Amino acid sequence: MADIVITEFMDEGAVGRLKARFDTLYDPALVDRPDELGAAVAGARALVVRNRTQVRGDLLAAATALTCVGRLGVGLDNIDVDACRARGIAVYPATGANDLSVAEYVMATAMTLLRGAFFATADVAGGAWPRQKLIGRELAGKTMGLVGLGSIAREVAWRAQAFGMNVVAYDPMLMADHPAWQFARNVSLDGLLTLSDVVSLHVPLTDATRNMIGTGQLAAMKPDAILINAARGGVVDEAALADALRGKRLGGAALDVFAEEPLSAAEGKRFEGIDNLILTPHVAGVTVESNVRVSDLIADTVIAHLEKA
Ligand SMILES: O=C(O)[C@H](O)COP(=O)(O)O
Repeated sequence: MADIVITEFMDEGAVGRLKARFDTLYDPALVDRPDELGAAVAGARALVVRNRTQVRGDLLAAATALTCVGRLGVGLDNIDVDACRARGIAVYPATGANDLSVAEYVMATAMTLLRGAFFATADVAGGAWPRQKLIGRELAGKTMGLVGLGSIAREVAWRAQAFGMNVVAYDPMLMADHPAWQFARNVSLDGLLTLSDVVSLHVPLTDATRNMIGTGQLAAMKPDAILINAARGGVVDEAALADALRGKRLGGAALDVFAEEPLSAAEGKRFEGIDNLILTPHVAGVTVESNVRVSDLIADTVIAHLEKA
């Protein structure tokens, strides 16, 4: 029986280091075989997951020897943290290791959507020359609104400033004298929605943030503003967003995360035919570089945890 079970993809170098020290089962497709997963974790002292493995209920009950969970990312909404705490199981997120990749995703989608010039490849190759149709907007002089001002949002903030943007943020969890406010002007959520040309979400999914951006909030945004969600599905009401985009009450959106993941074809239908929309499969935090950083951090942490046990 393996000491360490890894249920989703991880950098092979980091997996190799775990294998060199402990009996390790690395099966990146195990998450999709729940019956086998239950049996595999039975004797495991460490479990390593990304965001798809639900570390709760039956899985935790089956993992009777578990002492720690390594999370190859930062969101903990797929882990029953209270149940782990009650059993003395340590939960280790890869805090900070994918900040840069998410921040670059936000800047790239903000530029792409404001500029609006990058979706014409087929037309241009086909002999069309739609110059006037593709006159887009610049980041410079626009306002970036960050909902949540944690470490990822701060990486977005200084990049936005470097592009000449004004940065405002809403974060009721941060004291008014917190040093993070050097990166952004402290505003209310309503103020942020009204002021911003780009609204980017950087909050975890909790009872307080579920459907935080719905019909009313979308209506408060500028009609040509851009919404970026690389935080968690469920924070945005996807049906309301699709309606706002279709009704041209919003300038565009990038969604990397969805209430239901993977997004089913049935749920995805609501986005069909909408212009200026970028949908990606929860990859904002995953680049070649961040995968190595995240995997190394979790491998080191799990090794240290097991060696001191
Ligand atoms: O929480 C995170 O950091 C993101 O969801 C990316 O993490 P993952 O790729 O491990 O799911």
